[in-house]
Amino acid sequence: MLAPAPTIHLQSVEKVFPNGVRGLAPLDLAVGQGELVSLIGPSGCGKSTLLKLIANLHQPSGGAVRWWGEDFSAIGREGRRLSFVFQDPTLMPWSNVATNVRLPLDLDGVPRAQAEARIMPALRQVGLEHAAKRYPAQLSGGMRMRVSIARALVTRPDLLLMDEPFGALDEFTRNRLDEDMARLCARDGLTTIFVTHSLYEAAFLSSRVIVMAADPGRIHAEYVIDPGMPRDEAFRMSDAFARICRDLTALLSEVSPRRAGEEGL
Ligand SMILES: Nc1ncnc2c1ncn2[C@@H]1O[C@H](COP(=O)(O)OP(=O)(O)OP(=O)(O)O)[C@@H](O)[C@H]1O
Repeated sequence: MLAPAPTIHLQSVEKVFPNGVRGLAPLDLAVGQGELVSLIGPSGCGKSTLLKLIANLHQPSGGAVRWWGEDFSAIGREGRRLSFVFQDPTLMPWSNVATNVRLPLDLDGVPRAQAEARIMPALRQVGLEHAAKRYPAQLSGGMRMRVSIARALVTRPDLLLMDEPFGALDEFTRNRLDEDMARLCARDGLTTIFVTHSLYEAAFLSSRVIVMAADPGRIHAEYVIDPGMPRDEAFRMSDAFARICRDLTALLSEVSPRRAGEEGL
């Protein structure tokens, strides 16, 4: 029997922008069902460009992206849904939490009763069922990000793309959200690709970390982490976590711009 196609498969994908900037050199990457893959690397190494290619928000200049072994027209079919979470939660300030979460279902033309029935389960997944009637201005930054995640989950995605979603949050809130994300992804087997500037966040969340280098953007190394490790506070304090962080620090130092000849401050 043939092995199932990876959820995402990039084959010799490169990106040259219209102004001639080479965002990504040709690279290959396959992400399998249920993986939580983080992209880390110095500023400008092409993390967001890679994520946008996977989201079909950018078109490759060369090579091909396949979603579940097919082209982008497969997206939206049963078992092939994709959701994007950005750093800015971009909530509608004039609508309450429930209406904000319902938005993608409204845009998809899901009948109102059916859509309403999916709001509370999505809010429950992010621990916000008590806040359905509140307005964005009445929420903390962490709560607004949880609403944004609930809005991504309400479509029941098969692939979640997250671009530095917790980068603007304080460390305590970020750690809590990381723990929730890890639990959610493990429980639902949700395939996730996660861009972060924090190696600690990548170490905590991921089953695989892709370390990227700049000029031009490319994959420098891949680091696999046992997905079976419980991602909780105890893991954060463990020797295993410290070792993973040390290894990732070493890999990042190999691609640090100063190593490549840049002057410090
Ligand atoms: N629309 C665009 N037009 C031209 N160049 C672009 C465009 N978008 C990105 N780039 C360039 O492509 C390269 C990769 O950018 P990208 O934003 O993907 O990097 P990044 O790793 O996500 O950076 P950061 O960590 O700072 O967010 C950079 O040199 C950037 O200046």
